[in-house]
Amino acid sequence: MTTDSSFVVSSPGKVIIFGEHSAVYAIAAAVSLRTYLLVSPSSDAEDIVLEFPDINLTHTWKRSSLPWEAISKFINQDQPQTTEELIPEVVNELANTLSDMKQAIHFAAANSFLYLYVNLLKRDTPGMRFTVRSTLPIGAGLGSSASISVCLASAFSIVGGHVSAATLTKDDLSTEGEDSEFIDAWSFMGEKCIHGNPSGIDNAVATHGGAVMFQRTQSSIPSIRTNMRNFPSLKLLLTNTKQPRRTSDLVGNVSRLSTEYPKTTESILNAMDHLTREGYQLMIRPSLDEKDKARLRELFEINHGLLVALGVSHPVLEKVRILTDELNIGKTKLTGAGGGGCAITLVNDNVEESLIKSLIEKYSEYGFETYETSLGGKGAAYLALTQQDSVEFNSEKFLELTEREEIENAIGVSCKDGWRFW
Ligand SMILES: Nc1ncnc2c1ncn2[C@@H]1O[C@H](COP(=O)(O)OP(=O)(O)OP(=O)(O)O)[C@@H](O)[C@H]1O
Ligand SMILES: C[C@@](O)(CCO)CC(=O)[O-]
Ligand SMILES: [Mg+2]
Repeated sequence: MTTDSSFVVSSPGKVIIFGEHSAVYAIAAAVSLRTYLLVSPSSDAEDIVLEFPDINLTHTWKRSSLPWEAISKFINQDQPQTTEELIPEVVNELANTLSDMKQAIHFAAANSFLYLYVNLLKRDTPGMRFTVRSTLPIGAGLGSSASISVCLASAFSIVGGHVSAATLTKDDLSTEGEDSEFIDAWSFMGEKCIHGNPSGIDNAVATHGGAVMFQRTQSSIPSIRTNMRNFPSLKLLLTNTKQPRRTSDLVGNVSRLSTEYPKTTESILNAMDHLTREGYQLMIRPSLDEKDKARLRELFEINHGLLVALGVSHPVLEKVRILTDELNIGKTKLTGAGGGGCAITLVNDNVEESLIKSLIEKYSEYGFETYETSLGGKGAAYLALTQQDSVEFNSEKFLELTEREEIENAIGVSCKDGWRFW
């Protein structure tokens, strides 16, 4: 890959259906909201330019200012190897170049960027411009951190020559080859930079797309992913409370509970594993009748209750749950790490559209937003830009787009031909 050509990579967010914070099992599906990363030449080949307007962060590093010498003995630049934990020496060296990132969300994103950059690219790689736009809400439970990590890992892997540009069309079934495993593994390292101790489910879905039953194993053994090809088409309402929170804080709090009340916390996590497996057994049926859906709704209710017990709900999430209960619209659980962000409601059969409309009106009184999204779509994707495309679609134009529709119409995976998948 030459560094004077431009390209875009993209990856979806996810919704966890069952088992967030789980010790072992969780089920998640890709959503149609996605992150897009445009890689274009930098005006000065010395400059590595990061543009993350979703979090108001722009930064330029001189290539020579990165601590290549100091980290060289800790990493293998010819054949990058992921590690169980982030390499502390590399993290420490990079922290020096991040000292002007005062906000935690800036530090997390830039740290993930640099950690992947120095592992996957070399000192002599000409500087480029990396411009990210997401149609996902950031820090709201829909896997924005994994989605950006997959974009960065796949872009750096292409430029570094570690993977080939994707070739599958949207109608091909994914082959889940070495390249997508490489991207998945490195995006997991990016997730670790953003939230410490991730399970890997978010980056797995953001890389491979579709829907999975995910089984976390002991850290040295790879997790087990079971694709759910017949993922049922469920009527789900996705509501963003807009209450900000950080996954790292919530995950940290659950691990504190595990230390302070080991048996109690373990029992809650075990219960969550059992219910996730019960949900899985229901969801893999060839078709779901009303009774099955009623059971899934009950499992939503139990799952949310267990998450409340783990201390990861929030009064605004309870408001969403209470409103859907009061109007008898369906059963609601938080999704993602909780503490704010999004909730999903599994809607009862035969609910009148007018009732849903009145719920959404009520939501807007509280400042909540609902999303329309389909589940189980494609994972990581690649779009080569021709010379002509690059003139029509450069980073300035990318940065000017404001609404989700504008981004999707200009570049969207489901709107523009030419996208390829791994
Ligand atoms: N488009 C983006 N641009 C820049 N940084 C981003 C972007 N998307 C995610 N991030 C980084 O990821 C962080 C949010 O990750 P976090 O794990 O807290 O939430 P989430 O991934 O949206 O939700 P969840 O982990 O519960 O699914 C942001 O603070 C930022 O550091
Ligand atoms: C809270 C959590 O279960 C999901 C965050 O989307 C953490 C993880 O599995 O990485
Ligand atoms: Mg996250």
